[in-house]
Amino acid sequence: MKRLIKDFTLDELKKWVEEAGERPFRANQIFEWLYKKNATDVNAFTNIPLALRKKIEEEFILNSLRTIESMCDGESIKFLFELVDKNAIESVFLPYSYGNAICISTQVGCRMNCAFCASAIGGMIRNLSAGEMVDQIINVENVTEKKISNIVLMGSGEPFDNIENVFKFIDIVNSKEGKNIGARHITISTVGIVEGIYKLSEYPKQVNLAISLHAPNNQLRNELVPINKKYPIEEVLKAVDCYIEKTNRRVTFEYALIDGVNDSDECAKELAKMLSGRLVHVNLIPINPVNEKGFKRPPRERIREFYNILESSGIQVTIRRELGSSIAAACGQLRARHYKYIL
Ligand SMILES: C[S@@+](CC[C@H](N)C(=O)[O-])C[C@H]1O[C@@H](n2cnc3c(N)ncnc32)[C@H](O)[C@@H]1O
Ligand code: SF4
Repeated sequence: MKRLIKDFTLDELKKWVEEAGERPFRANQIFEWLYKKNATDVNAFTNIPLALRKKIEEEFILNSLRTIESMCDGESIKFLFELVDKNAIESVFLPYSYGNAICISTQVGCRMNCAFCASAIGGMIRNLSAGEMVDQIINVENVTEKKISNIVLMGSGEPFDNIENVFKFIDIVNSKEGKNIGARHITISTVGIVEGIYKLSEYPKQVNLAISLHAPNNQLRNELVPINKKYPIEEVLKAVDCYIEKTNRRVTFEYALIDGVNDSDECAKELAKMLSGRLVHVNLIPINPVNEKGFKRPPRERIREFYNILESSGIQVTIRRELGSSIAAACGQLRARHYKYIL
């Protein structure tokens, strides 16, 4: 069976090239075609000997994705991609003033089953490989003809449930021979898998961390984020404190505001008390309604009041710019629609 060439780090590809009877520098040339020029056809590799090109073609898949659908809301573009095994995933292209970002998926589906998330509908199908994550960047760059400078792992899936492939992906996109995207421009968003947060604290690259919190106490969080029963808030905060101590990097807490569920003054005060004194930033996300989940976005004034309570308590806080909500940007929605989980 053919393997995906983008699952190989440079060292791994050098080994393969040597086994194929060529000198290791050929791997650097191949990397240049794949990551600097975004080539998806081996015939474009004009400085590679024909025999080696033929061998690459025989052994490797050069592009693991096919665009099924893309939707643009004037700013952001959402992509639905088909994988080689016919599963589908989503990625979102987000232009910001500081550069172009991409929100990538790390799994097909997700097993965490958060109450408001479309990614969980249909359950977890499988992990994505490192190369399938890299290919989301290559394909989005090729379609938009724009360079990506920032990556958020906030599409479908839980990155720390697929941590080895995620770290390999980061190695490839961060390497100067690969996409050369700085680690500080990469953010991992997690539901709070404590072992993953500790591993990230030890990880040599300065990758950003975002925690999907969504509730200021265990009782409410157990309902919204079921994995909280395994990793309660205190354990998550302990791991976050360790990450901050080791890296001295500010951590973002994502808080999806749901009308009448977690948007009260009491919730805001409890949240402020919990996070006070920590090197954190709270990102308030007005929930993207997912039809069959039945949650609604709070009124604008409620969001503003929640924000004010946090801000006046000295917490650094922002309300997320709602890029892409009109095209179902809450990841998993387009895929769910594709499979008719949501009509
Ligand atoms: C889809 S998750 C993927 C990353 C990781 N699994 C996590 O939970 O952080 C990325 C972010 O989207 C949020 N999210 C999921 N469904 C949403 C919705 N319907 N509206 C707004 N945000 C949502 C999640 O809570 C999380 O903060
Ligand atoms: S919010 Fe994150 S962890 Fe929860 S179901 Fe969605 S993708 Fe999975």
